[in-house]
Order: sequence, then structure tokens, then C-alpha cells
Amino acid sequence: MTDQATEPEAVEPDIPGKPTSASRTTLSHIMTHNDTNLLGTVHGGVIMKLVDDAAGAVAGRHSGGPAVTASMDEMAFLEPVRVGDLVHVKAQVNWTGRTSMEVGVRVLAERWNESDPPTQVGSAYLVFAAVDADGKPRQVPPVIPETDRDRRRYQEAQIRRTHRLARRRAIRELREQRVAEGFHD
Ligand SMILES: CC(=O)SCCNC(=O)CCNC(=O)[C@H](O)C(C)(C)COP(=O)(O)OP(=O)(O)OC[C@H]1O[C@@H](n2cnc3c(N)ncnc32)[C@H](O)[C@@H]1OP(=O)(O)O
Repeated sequence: MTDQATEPEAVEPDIPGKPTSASRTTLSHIMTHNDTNLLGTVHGGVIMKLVDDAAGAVAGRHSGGPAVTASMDEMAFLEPVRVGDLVHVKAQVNWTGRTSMEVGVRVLAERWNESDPPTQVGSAYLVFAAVDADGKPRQVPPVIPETDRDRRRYQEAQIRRTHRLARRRAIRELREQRVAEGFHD
């Protein structure tokens, strides 16, 4: 029989950190008539797919293997995107936990054939979990913020992480309480 009291605690190996710039990625795409909604502007879902693609590439590069989207929050659409816009989706790892990473994404658009500077049309924060071949979470290298902006984004991501966990816990507790009170909704 195993003696639980004296069994040494499993210690995970330290994984060397990786700088933010090692996985920062930009995905660029020209919008066509296939991308429009009924109003004639680009469908938000098209933008969200590009955001998920760019963030997934960053999460895979940072973690050195497969990573899945666990959540996407604060997706903001700031300006409409039009057919003929060249859209740039810029993504980087803002923060890392044990097996998860927050990826911050900025979406910029410019006319494909003009030289005006691009304008920001959207932003989002996604959490990716690195997974092994069985789809189970695996450890990720800690991200090493390199610039003042990276360090600010790291701190802001920690605030969002705290709020996500608190919100999930509060909702779980409310549901458990309602079940205990006899509600089955
Ligand atoms: C790129 C793509 O298109 S992938 C396709 C879409 N995505 C998917 O199919 C993913 C489906 N979901 C899953 O496989 C699982 O729920 C997983 C892998 C995300 C999480 O698995 P779980 O068994 O819940 O693992 P666990 O609770 O340990 O969570 C793993 C990490 O993810 C974080 N996490 C899990 N769910 C969430 C969530 N909803 N929001 C934020 N973070 C989350 C956890 O906090 C943990 O982070 P940490 O280790 O840094 O503290």
C-alpha cells in the first residue's frame, strides 16, 4: 500500500521562459465579397475567425505544440471593415499560467491599394490551453515580457485572469446553492 503521507509531492520540471517577441505574429488578409454580412460590411464572424487563427498560431508557437481555444472575451468591434480592406491581425502572448496563455489581439485595417496608415478596428483577449496528444493540458513556458508595453499588458492580463476566475467561481456557487434549495433550472 502506498503511504500517502510520505510520498514525495510531484514536482514539475522548470521550463525555460520565452520572450514575447519569439511568438508574436501578424496575419494579413484582403476582405472580399465572400466576407460580407447583409449590410455589405465584413461579417464579425469572419473577423473572429481571423482573430482565433492568429491567436492560435501564437499560442502554438509559444507553447511549442498544440493549443486549443478555451475562451474568447472582450471581442470589440471598433469600426466597420469593408470589402477591399487589407486587415492585419496582430497577436502576442500577454500572460502565461501553468497550462494556459492569454493572447491579446489587435485588428487593424487599411485600404488595400492606398498608403494611408491603418486604423484599429477591433481587439480581443483569448485564453488558450496547451494540450498533449490526449487533449490534456500540459505545462507552458513562462512568457518573458520585454518592453514596458509588454509588462503593462502582462499586468492587465493578470487582472482579467483574476476576474475570470472570480466570475466562474461565483456562478458555480450560485448554481450549487440553487440546486441545494431545490431548483432544477
Ligand atoms: C484553435 C481551435 O480552434 S481549438 C477548438 C476550440 N476549442 C476546443 O475545442 C477546446 C475544448 N476544451 C477543452 O479541451 C478543455 O476544456 C480545456 C483543454 C480548454 C481545459 O481542460 P480542463 O480539463 O478544464 O483543464 P483545466 O481546468 O486544468 O484548465 C487548463 C487551463 O486552462 C484554463 N481554462 C480552462 N477553461 C478556461 C476558460 N473557460 N477561461 C479561461 N481559462 C480557462 C485553466 O485556468 C487552466 O489554466 P492554468 O493551468 O494556467 O491555471
